[in-house]
Amino acid sequence: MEDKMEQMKELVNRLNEAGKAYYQENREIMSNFEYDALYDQLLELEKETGIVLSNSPSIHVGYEILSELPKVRHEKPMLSLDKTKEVPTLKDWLDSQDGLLSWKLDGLTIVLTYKEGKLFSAVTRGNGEYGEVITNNARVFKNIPLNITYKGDMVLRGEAVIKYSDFEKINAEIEDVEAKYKNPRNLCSGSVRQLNNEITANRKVHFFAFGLVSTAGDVEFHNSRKNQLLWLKSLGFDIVENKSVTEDNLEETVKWFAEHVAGNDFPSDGLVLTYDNISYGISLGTTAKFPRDSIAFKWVDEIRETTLKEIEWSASRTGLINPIAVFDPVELEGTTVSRASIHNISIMEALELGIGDTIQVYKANMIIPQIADNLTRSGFIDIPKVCPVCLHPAQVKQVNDVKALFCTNSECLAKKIKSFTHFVSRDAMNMEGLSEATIEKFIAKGMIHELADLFHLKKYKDEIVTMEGFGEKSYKNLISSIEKARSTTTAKFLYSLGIQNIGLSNAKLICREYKNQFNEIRNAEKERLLTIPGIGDVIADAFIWFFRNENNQIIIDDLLKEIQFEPSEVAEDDSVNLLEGKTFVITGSVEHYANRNELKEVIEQKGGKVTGSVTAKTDYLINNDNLSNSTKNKKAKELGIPVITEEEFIQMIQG
Ligand SMILES: NC(=O)c1ccc[n+]([C@@H]2O[C@H](COP(=O)([O-])OP(=O)(O)OC[C@H]3O[C@@H](n4cnc5c(N)ncnc54)[C@H](O)[C@@H]3O)[C@@H](O)[C@H]2O)c1
Ligand SMILES: [Zn+2]
Repeated sequence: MEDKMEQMKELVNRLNEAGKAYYQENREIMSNFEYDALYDQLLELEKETGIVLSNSPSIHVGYEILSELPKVRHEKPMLSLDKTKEVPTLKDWLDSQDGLLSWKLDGLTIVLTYKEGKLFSAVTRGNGEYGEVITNNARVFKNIPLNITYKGDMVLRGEAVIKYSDFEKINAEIEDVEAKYKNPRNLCSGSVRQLNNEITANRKVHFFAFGLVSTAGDVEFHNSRKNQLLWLKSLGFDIVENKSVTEDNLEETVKWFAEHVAGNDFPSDGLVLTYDNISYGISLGTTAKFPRDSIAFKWVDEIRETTLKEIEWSASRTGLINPIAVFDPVELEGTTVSRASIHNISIMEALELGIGDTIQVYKANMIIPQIADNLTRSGFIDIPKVCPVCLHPAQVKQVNDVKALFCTNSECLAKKIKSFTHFVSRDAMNMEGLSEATIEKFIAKGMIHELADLFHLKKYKDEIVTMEGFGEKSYKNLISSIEKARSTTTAKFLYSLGIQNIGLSNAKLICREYKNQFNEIRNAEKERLLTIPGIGDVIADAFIWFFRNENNQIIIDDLLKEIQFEPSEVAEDDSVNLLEGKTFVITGSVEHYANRNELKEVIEQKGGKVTGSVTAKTDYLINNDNLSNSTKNKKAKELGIPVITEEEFIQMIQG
């Protein structure tokens, strides 16, 4: 008995530690697979002993919430769901009732309240009693109606989720190993539970309603959950995909879902069965943790044993090199699988992997191949001493809890190709006609070494037009899109540099804080960076480190010679009266502004004055042609008034 108490205490501690990481920090310190196995062990012990420790996760929902978001108490407690993996249990549970079977979506549960036809609040489940208010974030979900035709008070529940396809793209942008998310659920939770709704907006969060909690009582649902969902749909909500079931067709309907899970772009970790009869369901009441009107069905993970053949090391743009397990092919959930990401070296070490080991593999949520366990644990993987791409030394670095491998060579080809590809991508400098393959060829032929070289590809015209897949026309298109890219915004430029964790939305936030003054941005100080929502210690340090790096400084200086920031953006910065008391005269044609008038407006917006002729009171003459012999130029020379080009003027106002 004492033994069992000790075991229970240990299990509770381990599960709570994992729950804390999972619910509070959107992190996983163990796989769901391991968590569920330990949880089942705990349930078993609780049943045997008849004792439930007061802090047992079996009687608590979620975890105590500790975030900067405001909290509110739920009108009705938000519970978890009892689970089974057995279809017969599901059938017994349904008995002769009509049921509704739907995907159990794997994201973040949200309660929405509407008042007078408008979205009034959005709150997370939290610890079931208190949730976090995330109304502003919900407003930028992809598919939530902000206004509905129903005007009474209404409360509904649903799941916020991120598609697998979006997850891949978004996670790829997050370069910091520690900040990377293992699955769409954690990414979704991290995207919704934070203070900055611009981040939420970029993370493409979708909401699917799965239950109506209350209305003003003036809508007739004929006591049916299905009717409630259809009504929500008619108001403009996307509802979770569901099917009506009875005990007769339950088994085949479960099968239908099982066959369709792989084609589902939205992550789900099972199914939910609910009684269609509303009053019957409510009459059953709840346990401390579960409502009795619904039950979750979890897939029995198909687990296969196989042999680990090798570890492949896959490099990425920031030099991070990740281990991938390659094993003898096995059939899993209907497809052949032979590779699974191990995420980082810490996980590899925890599994004590060695070549030839017998490992168990499964597909998390029936989709993502994972290693469940290593049965033989020989633990002798050589971590490469050199980068698999450039053969320069590779180095293991520890960031808090996570150990990962990095290439130390900033010239690493993989890094280079990726940094070019990123630089030219649509949200960055938007240069068309430069696929990854083309970039690789240009690098291999020595045409481009650093980013600024892209602006000098004209030099290689003869070579390029004869390259495979290129002709006169595509060459011309390429050059014209490169020329167009010379005019850009500060945020796009900052984003294009490929700094760790600086996606477009972070870049915009930083530019806003620094009023688009690139010179200030590159000399940013940590304290001020930390005042920007979404910028924490890790990001700020990486940011500052990036700009201190001498090599990066050269790259940036070279780029700044090639590009200009859009004048409109410069004009937007109305905070500083930078040109107060200064008088300008403009002559000759302008290139960066649409016309002289636009340039005049910018000067005036910044507190300066523009006059028509050069006098002793003139501070600057703006003229792109230094050798011009116009009367204005002559006069300026006579009076010793500086003649500056448009470019120099732009530099002046950009600080
Ligand atoms: N890896 C870890 O360290 C770790 C830690 C803690 C929890 N977990 C995972 O979380 C699970 C337990 O989490 P839980 O209790 O928060 O939630 P749960 O997995 O038991 O799911 C219940 C929730 O699903 C939601 N839901 C989704 N689709 C629904 C639908 N169609 N109809 C009704 N409800 C729907 C509801 O909001 C409900 O509260 C564990 O089984 C484990 O997999 C993992
Ligand atoms: Zn390398």
